Amino acid sequence: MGSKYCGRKREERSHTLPHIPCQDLSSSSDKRKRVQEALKTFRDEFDKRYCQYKSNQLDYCLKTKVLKETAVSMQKQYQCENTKKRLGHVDGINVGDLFQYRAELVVIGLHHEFEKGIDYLGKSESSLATSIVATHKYSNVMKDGCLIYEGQGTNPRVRKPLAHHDQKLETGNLALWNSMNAKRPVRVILKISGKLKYDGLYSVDKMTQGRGEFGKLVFKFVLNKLPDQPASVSLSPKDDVMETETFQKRPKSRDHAVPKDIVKINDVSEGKEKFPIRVKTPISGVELFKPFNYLVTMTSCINRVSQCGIQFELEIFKTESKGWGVRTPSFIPSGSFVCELVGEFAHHNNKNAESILHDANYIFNLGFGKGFIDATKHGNIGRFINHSCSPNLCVKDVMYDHNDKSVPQKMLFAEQDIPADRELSYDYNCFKRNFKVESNDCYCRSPKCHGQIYI
Ligand SMILES: C[S@@+](CC[C@H](N)C(=O)[O-])C[C@H]1O[C@@H](n2cnc3c(N)ncnc32)[C@H](O)[C@@H]1O
Repeated sequence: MGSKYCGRKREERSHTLPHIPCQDLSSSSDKRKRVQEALKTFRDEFDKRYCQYKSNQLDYCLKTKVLKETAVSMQKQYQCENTKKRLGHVDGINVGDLFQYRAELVVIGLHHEFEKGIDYLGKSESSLATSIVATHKYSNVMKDGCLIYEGQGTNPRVRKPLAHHDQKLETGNLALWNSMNAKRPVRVILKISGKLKYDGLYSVDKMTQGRGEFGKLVFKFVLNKLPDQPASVSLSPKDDVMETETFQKRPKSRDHAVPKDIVKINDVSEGKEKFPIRVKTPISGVELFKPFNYLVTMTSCINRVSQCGIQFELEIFKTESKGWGVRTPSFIPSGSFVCELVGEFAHHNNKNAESILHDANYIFNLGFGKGFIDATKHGNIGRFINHSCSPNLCVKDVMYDHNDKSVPQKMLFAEQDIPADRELSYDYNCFKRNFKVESNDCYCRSPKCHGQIYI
C-alpha cells in the first residue's frame, strides 16, 4: 500500500521537478551535468525518505523537515555542488532555471540558506550579499523590472515571534547594504506560481526605512536587473502578471472588508502629526463633523514637546451607527502606543463646567475633583475613537518628566494585535462617572455589550 502510493506520488511530482534546460554544452557542460545529477540524487533521496515517513505513518506535513534532512545528509556526504559561497553566477546554473524547493537551491549552491531570504559571505562590515529569495511571505514588490525587497527580521507570517521587533541593520540586511555601497551584484531568485526561478544578477541601488505591514520599522531595498543579464525565461504568459503586481495579493476577509470610501480630508492634523490623518466617507454625500482645532498636546502643557506623536497611520471614517470612528489601515502589534487623548483641561469647579458638560460628546471625565479633558473645540484623533464593551485599546496614565500628577495624560495602547482595517475602540466606562452621568445606548455589537455607555 505504502509503496504503491509512493510510486504514484513520484510520477505526479515529476511534472513539477526542477527543470534545467540542456542548452549549454560548451566547457561548462560538465558542471551543468553535475548540478543536474545532484538534483536527481536529491529528488530520489527525498522521495525515499518521504515514503518512509508515510509508511511509518509519521506526520507527512513535515515535508519541509524531510527536504532539509535530505539536503543536510547530502552535504555530509559531499554530494552537493558549489559548496563555497561566491558572488555572481554559479557554475552550471543558468538564468531562467526553475526549482521546486528551497532545499534544492542549497544542494546546488545557488542560495545556501534553508529559510533566510538573504544569503551572504563575510562578517559584519565586510559582509556582502550573495543571493536573495523573494517570496510572498514578505512585502516584496516587482514593478517594471524593479524589485523592492523587504529586509530580514521577525515575520509573523513565517512563525509567530515571541516579540516583534524593528528590523536591524545587521546580518543579511547589513550585507545587502554593503553590496549597495560596494556596487556588487546579487543573485535574485523569485518565487512565482509556486516555483523558484533564478532571475539573474541585480544591483542594489537604494535602501529606505519605513513602517511595514506589521507595524515595525523595516528596510526596503531597491534592486534592478543588470543590463547585461540574459532575459529570463517566463514560466507561462499567465506568470508574467507578477511583473506588475505585488507578490502579496491576499484577499481581505469579508468580515473586515473596507467599504469603498473616498478621501474627504487629506490630513485633518494639517501636518501636525507624523502621518497624515485622512477622513474617509462613503461615496454618497456625508456631512462632515464640526471643525475643531487639531492639537498634538494638552493645552495645559503647551510648553511640552509631544513625546508620543502617533506611530501608526490612522484614519477617520463614518461608522454605521456610532457616527465617526477611527480605524487603522495597517497592523498594530499588541502593546503599541496608539495616541494620547488630547483636549482642553478643565476642573469641575470651572465656572463653565456645567455648559461644557451639557454637550458631553467629546468629554473625558477624569473623576470627581480631578477635572476633565474637553476635546470639543480643541483635540486630536483620540476624540473620534468610539467605545466598545470588548475594546482593542486600553487607557493608561503616563507621567512625563514634569511629574505633575494634576495634569492628566491619558494614553491609548493596543491591548491586543490589531489587524489592518479594524476599528479602534476603548472602554469609556474606565472614566470615573461619579458626578453628572449621561448614558447612551451602546451599539458596539460585542457579545459582552452592557447595552449602555457612560460619559
Ligand atoms: C468621543 S466621541 C467618539 C466619536 C463620535 N462617534 C463622533 O462621531 O464624533 C463619543 C460619542 O460617540 C458615540 N459613540 C461612541 N461609542 C459608541 C457606541 N459604542 N455606541 C453608540 N455610540 C457611540 C456617542 O455618541 C458618544 O457620545
